[in-house]
Amino acid sequence: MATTATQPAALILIGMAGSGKTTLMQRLNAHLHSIGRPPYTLNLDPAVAELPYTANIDIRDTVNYKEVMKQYNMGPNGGILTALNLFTTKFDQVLGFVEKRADQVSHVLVDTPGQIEIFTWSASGAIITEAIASSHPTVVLYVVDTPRCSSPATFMSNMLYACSILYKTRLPFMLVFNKTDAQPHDFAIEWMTDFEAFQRDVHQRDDTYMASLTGSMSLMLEEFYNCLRAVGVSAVTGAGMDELFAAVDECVKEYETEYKPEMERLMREKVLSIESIGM
Ligand SMILES: Nc1nc2c(ncn2[C@@H]2O[C@H](COP(=O)(O)OP(=O)(O)OP(=O)(O)O)[C@@H](O)[C@H]2O)c(=O)[nH]1
Repeated sequence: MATTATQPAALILIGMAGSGKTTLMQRLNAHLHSIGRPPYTLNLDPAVAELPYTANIDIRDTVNYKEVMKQYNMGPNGGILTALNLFTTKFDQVLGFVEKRADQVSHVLVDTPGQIEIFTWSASGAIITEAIASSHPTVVLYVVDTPRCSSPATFMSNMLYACSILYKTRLPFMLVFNKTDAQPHDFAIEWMTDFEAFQRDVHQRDDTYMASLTGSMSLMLEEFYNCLRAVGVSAVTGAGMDELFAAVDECVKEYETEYKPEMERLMREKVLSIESIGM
């Protein structure tokens, strides 16, 4: 299973609100326990009402986002972002706890806030992601609500979002089409691999400016699709878990051969430039 000699692989679950991140966390956790490879679980969503799994580290134990809202006179999104910012100041301690258990766990599973932009476009989200990726083979699992993506325009906007996260983090990345019990994800794979099939479906359903915009943007995404892994799962039934972990293993190899050498090169450059300033 996917670990380096010393460190367990970290899986960061990111996705639109309601895509099924928390349910998938529960499923991944249950699956790994069932094969005798328990993971370490982190919940970074301060606003989740109930967790269907036991988190080893839960942001809600450190900060109460409703109190933050009151104290700083903020709305819910401001409260969640500030709670995440406050938690980030202690993230070195969190990594310390993970390190202590590193030899006993197979993976580190990370659940992120429902409001996707709070994690993906905040300084805190970037700091947390980079801190994890500097010490663990790290993979982004972009969770997609498959039934809600069956219209080409919705599919396209979700893929553009995924693409922006891939290029921002540069981490090994996989699309996880969730809820395949409600709708199989074959249409999505066809749209990603057959440009003409996507164009046909765009124009069959809609012939407005939106359709031509969607069609043109799909051209841009061809390269993105080519370098991506995509799996279909159901967090509810557990279908697709073996494919998901096989893809995670591939991503871990990519981390070792591409992300890590580049990260180390950048760190060496930084050290050199600091040393040259000091001289
Ligand atoms: N049919 C089906 N429903 C699912 C599946 N996974 C999640 N759901 C449902 O989708 C809804 C949202 O699931 P959550 O796990 O709360 O999604 P989330 O992405 O964590 O939600 P936020 O934290 O609000 O962003 C719930 O009603 C789940 O029961 C699945 O595989 N199949």
